[in-house]
Amino acid sequence: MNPMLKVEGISKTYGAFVAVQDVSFEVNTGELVAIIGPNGAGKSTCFNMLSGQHHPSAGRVWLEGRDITRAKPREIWRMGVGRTFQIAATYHSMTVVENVEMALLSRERRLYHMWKPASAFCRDEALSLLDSIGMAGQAHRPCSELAYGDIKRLELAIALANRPRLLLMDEPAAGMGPRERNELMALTKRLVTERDMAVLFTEHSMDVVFAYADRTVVLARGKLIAEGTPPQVRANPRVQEVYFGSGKSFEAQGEEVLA
Ligand SMILES: Nc1ncnc2c1ncn2[C@@H]1O[C@H](COP(=O)(O)OP(=O)(O)OP(=O)(O)O)[C@@H](O)[C@H]1O
Repeated sequence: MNPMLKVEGISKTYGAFVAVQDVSFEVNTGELVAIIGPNGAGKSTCFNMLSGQHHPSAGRVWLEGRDITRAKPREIWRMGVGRTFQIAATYHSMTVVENVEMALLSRERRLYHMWKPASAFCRDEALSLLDSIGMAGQAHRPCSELAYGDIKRLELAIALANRPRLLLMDEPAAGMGPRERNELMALTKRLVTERDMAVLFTEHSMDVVFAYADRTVVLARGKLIAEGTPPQVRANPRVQEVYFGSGKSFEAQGEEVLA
């Protein structure tokens, strides 16, 4: 069976500068995989190559056996790759349920290439999606009133509306307190199993990585230097060197920070 995502020797050069060099890894259905590395390691550049914002200078990217290396962002989205960003993008003047309805409509247009009458059609599904992330009780509140953790949960629901096979999450826990980020990551882990999908996320918080990632890919200066379960990666001398070399702590417990 094909892996959900297969990254095969991708590189990205900007002029003479090599931002990512010959990186290969795979992500399988049901997995939550973290990409970590110090600042400038190439995490965002990798993400941008997976979602079509940038094309690799070399190498290939496969989604369930289909070559998406040169596909445009919208084509990749249509094929089932969703993405959430560090800065949540919701419509503040609309209610929670209306935000999800917008996302569902966008998916319907993708499927049927035609306009379908809006709200009534999507409301039930929107409410059911909100229920699955524990936000049904807030459905009719304007987004402007939500706490930050709830906005991030809503953003997850919006990304799920397209029924992604693979969800790319850019520092999902950034800016959150310990309780909120644990809730968000536990929810994400549950959704990966329930919806038979996969998540690839970048993260600076080692607490989050150790608690929730099934596997971790470590980049440093554009190269993949280690891959494995969080304990394997943590014990890896090259990883230790990169983090201690940067003068940052590398602790499994307490208030972390890797880069
Ligand atoms: N468009 C660009 N042109 C030139 N250099 C770039 C461009 N985009 C990224 N880079 C360089 O590529 C390297 C990798 O950057 P990238 O943003 O992928 O790292 P990162 O691991 O995501 O870092 P951070 O944790 O700080 O977000 C950096 O040295 C960056 O300056």
